[in-house]
Amino acid sequence: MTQGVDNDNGPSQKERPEVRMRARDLNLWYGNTQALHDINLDMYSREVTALIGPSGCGKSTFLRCLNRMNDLIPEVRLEGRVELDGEDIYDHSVDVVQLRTHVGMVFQKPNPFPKSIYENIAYAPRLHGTGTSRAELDALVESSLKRAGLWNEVADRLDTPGTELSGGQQQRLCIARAIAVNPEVILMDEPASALDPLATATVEELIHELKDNYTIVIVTHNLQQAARVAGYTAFFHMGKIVEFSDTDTLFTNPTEQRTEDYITGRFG
Ligand SMILES: Nc1ncnc2c1ncn2[C@@H]1O[C@H](COP(=O)(O)OP(=O)(O)OP(=O)(O)O)[C@@H](O)[C@H]1O
Repeated sequence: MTQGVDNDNGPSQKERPEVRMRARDLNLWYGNTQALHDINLDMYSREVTALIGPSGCGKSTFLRCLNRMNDLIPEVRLEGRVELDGEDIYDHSVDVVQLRTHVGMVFQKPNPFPKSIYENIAYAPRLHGTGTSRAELDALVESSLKRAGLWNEVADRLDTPGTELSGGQQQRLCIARAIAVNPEVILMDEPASALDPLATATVEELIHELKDNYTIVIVTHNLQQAARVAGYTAFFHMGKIVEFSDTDTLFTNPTEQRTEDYITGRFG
């Protein structure tokens, strides 16, 4: 079940899960410096895919390609395709704001809006017209907070500022905010690295539960975390994918020497 960089073996046809997002021959430059080289990666529906690799190898750059966050960085140039359900998200007809409702993002540092817990959830659905009446919004706030495992902790204080929650609660609030617009894919850039071990465990459990309904792509420095939460793992090195396979195979029986060196702590 291992996919090297130059082939497309992947999981066998019989057990191949449904592909939700796909990168094809993706290259990216910051000015004259190439940060991604010929990236080919399938990201499966209802699975967690972890992106691992040493600092500066291009994990976050690749993650940002998946909902066009790199568009915001000057001097970025990109070649190749990124598909969501077979459609190229870089096609000129794509509405980027709309795209980001399909492909949501959770960042390393929890970044709730400086608004109430309720408004953190209700803001985007109201903006996109998916919840208009107060009753609809109330129901959406409740279901999103429940899915993010936060409802029981905040149900009686929805009017307090999101920024007054603990770090772990803030991160779950940000996950609830991402869920509220009903995305198919959730991107997570080291979502637990700013959290203490207990809050990290709660967020990891949540990721595990969310996988039943979403496609999740997570950047993590924490190899144990990748092993715990991800069904599939891609190892990046120097802007390339060295190896991609199901997580068990990648950690126990990697094909590439560089993967083995990294997971056994010989570099990175
Ligand atoms: N905004 C930017 N402008 C110019 N170069 C950038 C920018 N962001 C990242 N880079 C460069 O692109 C390369 C990949 O960086 P990236 O942040 O994607 O790596 P990473 O694997 O996520 O690293 P880390 O694990 O340290 O977060 C690095 O050489 C980095 O210096």
